[in-house]
Amino acid sequence: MAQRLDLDGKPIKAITICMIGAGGFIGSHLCEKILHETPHKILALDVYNDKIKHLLEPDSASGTAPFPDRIQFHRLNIKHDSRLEGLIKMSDLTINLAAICTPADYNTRPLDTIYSNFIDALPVVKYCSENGKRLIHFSTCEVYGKTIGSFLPKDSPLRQDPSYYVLKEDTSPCIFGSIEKQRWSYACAKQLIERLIYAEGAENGLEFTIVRPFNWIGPRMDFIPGIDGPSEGVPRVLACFSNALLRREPLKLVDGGQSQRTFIYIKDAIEAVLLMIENPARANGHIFNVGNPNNEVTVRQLAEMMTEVYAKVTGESALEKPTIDVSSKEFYGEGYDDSDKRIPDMTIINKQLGWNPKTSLWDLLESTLTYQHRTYAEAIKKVLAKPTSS
Ligand SMILES: NC(=O)c1ccc[n+]([C@@H]2O[C@H](COP(=O)([O-])OP(=O)(O)OC[C@H]3O[C@@H](n4cnc5c(N)ncnc54)[C@H](O)[C@@H]3O)[C@@H](O)[C@H]2O)c1
Ligand SMILES: O=c1ccn([C@@H]2O[C@H](COP(=O)(O)OP(=O)(O)O[C@H]3OC[C@](O)(CO)[C@H]3O)[C@@H](O)[C@H]2O)c(=O)[nH]1
Repeated sequence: MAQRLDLDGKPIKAITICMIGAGGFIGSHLCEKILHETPHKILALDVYNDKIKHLLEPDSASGTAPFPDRIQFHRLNIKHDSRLEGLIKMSDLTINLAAICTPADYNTRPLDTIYSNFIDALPVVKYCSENGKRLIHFSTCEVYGKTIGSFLPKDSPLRQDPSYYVLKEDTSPCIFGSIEKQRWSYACAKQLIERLIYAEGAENGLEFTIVRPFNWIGPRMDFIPGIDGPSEGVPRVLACFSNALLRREPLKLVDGGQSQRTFIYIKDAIEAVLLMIENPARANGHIFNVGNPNNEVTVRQLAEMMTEVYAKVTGESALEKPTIDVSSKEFYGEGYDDSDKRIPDMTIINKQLGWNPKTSLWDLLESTLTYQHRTYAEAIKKVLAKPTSS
């Protein structure tokens, strides 16, 4: 492999990375990227490893594991495992991805959500700080909550002014709903761990980077209920809509599908994370939005686009009634609330790392839905063909 240079032209040394939550959606893509394009080693920690099995196990043709000396999987739960500190000590950098991060859990399992996103992350921060190890911590765009603009009258012209809705790391406030809106349990826990990490940096010199992902989507995200996840489970919107398309059921639009999101292709976002890993002098001490401001849609528009793309990649006709409206209470239960709009400001990441997203929403949906169809269509057909017990 040719010598890799950082953004300042200096050679990049091979490091060992302790990746917590490596078996999840983002972790699996980050492991692939690091193993294929860098010399770094990974200590991959997670409770599950299904999404990274292809990187760990011998392939049938050669009989050897693809990266035998570069990735080591440790099946552990960071809530209660004494191996955690030792693994952090063995590494140059820790990346913490572990979290409960599906909105259906925030208001229905608020305690688990708060413990997972705050309490369980505490020892990771402490071990990094005490042992002088660098930390890249995954937070969320949800720490911004609602936009200032959402509190303006519906017909106010100020709603069109970007200063009322574009989300900036160093100036936008974090606006959550009341305590009984338990949706915000996740955002609030993420905000507090960000503040703790920031304080460890300020008071104890912890070298940290905080990542705020803005709806990263792509292959291997979440699960398809009843196929590789619980039948009653509610994943994030990409998997909910994919599941409906695969089953030829209408896509459910929560509260009219009026909320807006910007979606970014996972492969674009992973490029940004690799730049953070390999450019510590430019990334340390920063909080980075990572999103694609050009890919904004309402959830209704997302449903329409996914329906169109799915018909194109499968050759199947679209349903006559492709969407149905459901109330958030019916879909998520009591205590749900929503972010109205999420457009990331890209000034800081652009200045520090020179990074920009590339892939349009149409293109990313085309490759992702091709993957979903190839991976799940047969399994769904079998499930649907089984007679249901009455
Ligand atoms: N995907 C996104 O768009 C997005 C957006 C905002 C924030 N994030 C943040 O990025 C991180 C990763 O998200 P993701 O989409 O890959 O989610 P994911 O659920 O696919 O991955 C999280 C992984 O962490 C593991 N994990 C959870 N608790 C653990 C524990 N106690 N011990 C060991 N492993 C544990 C899970 O098994 C899972 O494999 C999360 O912190 C999430 O809050 C993601
Ligand atoms: O079947 C469905 C599912 C969802 N919706 C609506 O879509 C919007 C987006 O929902 P989702 O992708 O599940 O999650 P959020 O964007 O609200 O939150 C995530 O953002 C980042 C992260 O931190 C981690 O991924 C997480 O909290 C939303 O408006 C749903 O109501 C739908 O209409 N139909």
